[in-house]
Amino acid sequence: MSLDRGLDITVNTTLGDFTLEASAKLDGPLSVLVGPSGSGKSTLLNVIAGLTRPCFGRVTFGDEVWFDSERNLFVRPHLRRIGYVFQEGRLLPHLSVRSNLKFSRWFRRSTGPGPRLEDIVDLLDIGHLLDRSPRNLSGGERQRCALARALLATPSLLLMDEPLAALDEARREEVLPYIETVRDRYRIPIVYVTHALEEAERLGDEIVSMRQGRIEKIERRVRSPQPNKEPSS
Ligand SMILES: Nc1ncnc2c1ncn2[C@@H]1O[C@H](COP(=O)(O)OP(=O)(O)OP(=O)(O)O)[C@@H](O)[C@H]1O
Repeated sequence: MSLDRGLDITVNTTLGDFTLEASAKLDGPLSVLVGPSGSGKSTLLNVIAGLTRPCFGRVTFGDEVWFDSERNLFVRPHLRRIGYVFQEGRLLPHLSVRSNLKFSRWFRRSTGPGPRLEDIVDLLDIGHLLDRSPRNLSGGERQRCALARALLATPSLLLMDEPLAALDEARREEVLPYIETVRDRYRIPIVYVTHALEEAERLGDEIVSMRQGRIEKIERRVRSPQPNKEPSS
């Protein structure tokens, strides 16, 4: 199953000694970027997000052109309607979880109604965490709240940069089913960066292997339906 909103990327950019020269069509719904440290995964994610402006090339998402060097066209990050989940969650520490979630809705760019706060809270089982400070959450709880915050901004595309890398095995196992539920229930394309091959194989509809700033191969996968994979907390 592929989405009608795919990413089409042909870019060349240099950061210091590093050159990213990447060309790919990502149809998802969940595309995983894998590769050794320094291969350019986060740089490619930043190019998609508009946080790095490439020297040359073109980036499109569905029928939207986000970057075209020939036309000197560059859509700024906040206009791309992208949700971002980072390794550390990056919730605002001086606000409660509830305020973090409400704050995120304020930045919505979609004209439609968007998901209801209660539905996202239920989906990610974070109702009991709403009045807490992000400082008092476990790593897994923090990432579930960060995912909720990203979804509430009604993104067209979700970028996840090593969201489980800072968690131990048990916490990773706690969060993975929620990511699977979001992948399967919300038809938002996701580009997901990880070092962990088993995570890539469990989550990915396509696995994009990077090495030295290039995309070596894209492997499309057919995921077999897994019984009892709803989150269990
Ligand atoms: N702003 C910058 N200036 C100079 N070099 C940079 C800049 N940003 C990234 N790099 C270099 O680009 C290369 C690719 O970095 P990137 O973070 O994209 O790799 P990665 O595959 O995500 O690595 P990791 O898995 O360790 O996070 C690295 O050598 C990095 O040092």
